[in-house]
Amino acid sequence: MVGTLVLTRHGQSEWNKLNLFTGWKDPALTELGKQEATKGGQELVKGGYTDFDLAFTSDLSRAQETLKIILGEIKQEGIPTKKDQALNERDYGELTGLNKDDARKKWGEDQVHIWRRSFDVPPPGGESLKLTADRVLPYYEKEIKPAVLSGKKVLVAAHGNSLRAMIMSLENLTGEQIVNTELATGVPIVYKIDESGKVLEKKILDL
Ligand SMILES: O=C(O)[C@H](O)COP(=O)(O)O
Repeated sequence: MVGTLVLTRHGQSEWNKLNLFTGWKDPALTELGKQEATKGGQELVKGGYTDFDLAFTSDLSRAQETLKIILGEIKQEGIPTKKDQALNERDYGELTGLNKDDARKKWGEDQVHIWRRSFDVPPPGGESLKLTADRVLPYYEKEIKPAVLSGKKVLVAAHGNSLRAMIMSLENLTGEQIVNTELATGVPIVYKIDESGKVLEKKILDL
């Protein structure tokens, strides 16, 4: 049995466009974000990935909207979909709502980079990637992975850091290896996985 897991980061949000730390805030997609999601859906159609069994998304509208647009493109609006906070973006704590350049001016380039891209240093009052993984991975192990290992085709629309946590587990990467992996908005990443959890194939559908 070979299962399929497709991971997609949401399209550009209003706060991505304004260069603000977003975390658990809930801005909508921009027009560009909607186009990115549409393009992601079209890439899935081109690749023949139009028969998913179920879908997962976070509790935040940018991911939900992205999923809805993709499902519309692949004509699968009706499939069972689970929404859960566990798949939310990392909580950016006190940085939430601040402009990323202003934050660099206030705390310095190096400190802001540590908060954004170290594995286990949380921003003040927020979550590190490690803390994010600590709540994403139990959900992934319980809800998503068993479906994939049983041969199902599963689509996930979520966030840069919640997806990083899953990729870390899928590809057996260390925290240090995953932190600098950038995920493009709206670009589907396709994994073929056997029943033991081994990744047989990985494809990034970015043209
Ligand atoms: O929450 C945010 O601000 C972004 O979506 C992800 O931020 P990052 O690029 O700092 O990880």
